[in-house]
Amino acid sequence: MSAEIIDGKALAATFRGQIADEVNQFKTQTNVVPHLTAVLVGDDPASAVYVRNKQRSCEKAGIQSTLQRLPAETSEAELISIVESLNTDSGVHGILVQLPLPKQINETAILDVVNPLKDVDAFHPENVGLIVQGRPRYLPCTPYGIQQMILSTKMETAGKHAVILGRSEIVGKPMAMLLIQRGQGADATVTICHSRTQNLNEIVKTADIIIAAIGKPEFVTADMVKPGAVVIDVGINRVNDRLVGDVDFEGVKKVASAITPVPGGVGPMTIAMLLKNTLTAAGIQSGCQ
Ligand SMILES: Nc1nc2c(c(=O)[nH]1)N[C@@H](CN(C=O)c1ccc(C(=O)N[C@@H](CCC(=O)O)C(=O)O)cc1)CN2
Ligand SMILES: [Mg+2]
Repeated sequence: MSAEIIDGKALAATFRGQIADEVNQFKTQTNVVPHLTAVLVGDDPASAVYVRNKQRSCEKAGIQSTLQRLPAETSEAELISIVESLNTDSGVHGILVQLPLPKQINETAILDVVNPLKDVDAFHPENVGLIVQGRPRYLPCTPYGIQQMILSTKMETAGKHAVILGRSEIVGKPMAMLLIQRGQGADATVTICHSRTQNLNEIVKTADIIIAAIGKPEFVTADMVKPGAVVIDVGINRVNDRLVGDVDFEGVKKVASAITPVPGGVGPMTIAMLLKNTLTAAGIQSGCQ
């Protein structure tokens, strides 16, 4: 058996096209141009690439995008003050603070300050709470994109066992919340595994859906995967100048029914979902939702 390769690049292009049409319609109806401001602190080259791709995708979809680039030495107080001024700028609908932030800045302190209505990453505790309660304002971009990828496989998720590797605030925890909600692409039974989990391999082996987000290159191997499982790889690891995920793609694709590649899997979907959230944010702030 060789798994279906879930082409995140192609799926993201389809979503971006749909969102561009919705943006066009929104502009005609409201005369409002959705506007995202990204805040990038420091010189992390990967972050710079991601932010550039976000900006390009916005522009192609008809969303205005602005970048606030700040030096690596920026203090927490300075960053808070910049976020606060974006909060009150009525011309800005979405605020995105690119993570990770430099060491001297407490990420939580910054994310807590973002106006929840403009929080297109869905990292603010108010938005996290709404997700937990099953009445989301915004869905976090990576888990949202992953859910769309699972839906694209047409696999029935209801009652299936989804095992998430990693308990991060960006992927692991919100992913679990999305998969246990009622509805399409959800209704799953979810286990989160992490660095202290015992018998991790045995647990993963029982999964119908595996979501690997632990940042360990090629950690999930074929012997850990139940035949026919859907395998989603969130990892982006650079090993000897090669980009690999958290899944041993070549081995696992022989066992899984569907698998995402790295690159070209989850990453492009993360960006597509950001566009969706920015349009939603413009709608909310223009009184259209
Ligand atoms: N404020 C945020 N910070 C971070 C997020 C986020 O959603 N919001 N997620 C990640 C980084 N990220 C988006 O910001 C992101 C990572 C990777 C990709 C992507 O398309 N990756 C390519 C590979 C690119 C490469 O060569 O590195 C792929 O997988 O095909 C998009 C977005 C942490 N920070
Ligand atoms: Mg973790």
